[in-house]
Amino acid sequence: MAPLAGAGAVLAGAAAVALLSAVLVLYELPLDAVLQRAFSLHKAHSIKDMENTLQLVRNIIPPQTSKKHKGQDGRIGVVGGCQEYTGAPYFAAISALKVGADLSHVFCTREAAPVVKSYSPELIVHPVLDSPGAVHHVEEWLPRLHVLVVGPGLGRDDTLLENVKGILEAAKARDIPVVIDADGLWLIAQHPALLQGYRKAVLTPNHVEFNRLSEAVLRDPGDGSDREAVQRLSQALGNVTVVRKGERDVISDGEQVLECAQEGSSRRCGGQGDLLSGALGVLVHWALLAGPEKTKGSSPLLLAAMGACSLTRQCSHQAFQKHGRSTTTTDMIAEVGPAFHRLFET
Ligand SMILES: NC(=O)C1=CN([C@@H]2O[C@H](COP(=O)(O)OP(=O)(O)OC[C@H]3O[C@@H](n4cnc5c(N)ncnc54)[C@H](OP(=O)(O)O)[C@@H]3O)[C@@H](O)[C@H]2O)[C@@H](O)CC1
Ligand SMILES: Nc1ncnc2c1ncn2[C@@H]1O[C@H](COP(=O)(O)OP(=O)(O)OP(=O)(O)O)[C@@H](O)[C@H]1O
Ligand SMILES: [Mg+2]
Repeated sequence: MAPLAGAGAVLAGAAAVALLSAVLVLYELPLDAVLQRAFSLHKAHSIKDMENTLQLVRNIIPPQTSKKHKGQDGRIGVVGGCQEYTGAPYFAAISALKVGADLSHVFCTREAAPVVKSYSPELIVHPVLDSPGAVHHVEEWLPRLHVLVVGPGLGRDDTLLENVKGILEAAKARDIPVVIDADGLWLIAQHPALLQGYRKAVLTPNHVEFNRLSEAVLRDPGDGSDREAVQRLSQALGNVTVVRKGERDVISDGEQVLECAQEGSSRRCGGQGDLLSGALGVLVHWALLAGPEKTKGSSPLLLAAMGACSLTRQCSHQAFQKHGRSTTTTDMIAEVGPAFHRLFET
């Protein structure tokens, strides 16, 4: 079936090109030139969009003054970390701090906690996620948190996922923004209703996670462009913001579609998505706090997403220039400060 469908697509494509060529011959235009112009126009357009959006991202960054107290620039909670995966919640939580949050909490399983703590004295670590009182414990902290990042290193244990369902319901009840990544997206693919219509949610799927979500949420994921696919998923989820990571990151709130093509690197080591989700947590808080004067009518979550994607890719680019093939996510985290300065403060 698949080869036949593939052959059909090739024939249809060839027929379309032949038809276009015939029309162009009539008007004496070379096909190559027309296609090249169409693609470079699209490229130039999206680069301009990206620059305009980055200008708005600069607007949402809170000024650093001596009048603020600890916590004002962001108290972020990361829900994730189990026996197998301790790096992912660490990467997300430390990235949030390095971007500029004041406090970063990790809610993980009992076994993961001492490991995550030992990576960094800067993180506040709660060994609660596999306990019967997990939801209650996190709920007690929610009034003191600005954003939850749910999923890095969570794993797929049923008991943990059940607890995370309760945590998500509690966050929604308090109107707390949530960034959902990794195994958090696995949970949403099983229970899309959990986030249906929650406008303070951002999903950050990679290629595989995006396909899984689309299969689960859309009866017919279709075969349109990446942009259409992301927009359709967002719409089907009730305008939840979706960030599809990849060679270019595609971002949509169901109404607008943006692309981030910031130069990154060809290094694909694990953990880069975790950096992105932690950075996004902080930027979501800042964007929602900034208000319409600063965001000039743009969706705060789209701005936050564009900021986090650009920053992650810039970190990757800078780290790769120094370390080449041996670049790891730890090297990228060391670049968060300089990359942020370069993108948003110069
Ligand atoms: N240091 C740590 O603690 C880290 C922990 N992490 C944590 O791991 C957990 C599982 O997360 P995950 O992303 O590994 O997902 P999962 O569904 O098992 O997919 C894996 C398979 O999917 C494929 N694949 C992936 N991307 C693709 C692409 N772009 N294009 C095409 N294929 C692609 C690829 O398949 P393959 O190439 O082997 O066929 C790959 O093997 C989660 O909790 C996460 O947070 C990570 O954050 C990393 C750092
Ligand atoms: N082919 C690519 N070319 C350039 N950048 C890419 C490419 N694929 C992903 N990225 C970038 O890498 C970062 C992480 O995306 P990726 O798809 O690796 O996430 P992930 O699989 O969730 O990562 P993690 O290993 O943390 O789970 C994003 O900033 C994304 O823009
Ligand atoms: Mg990931």
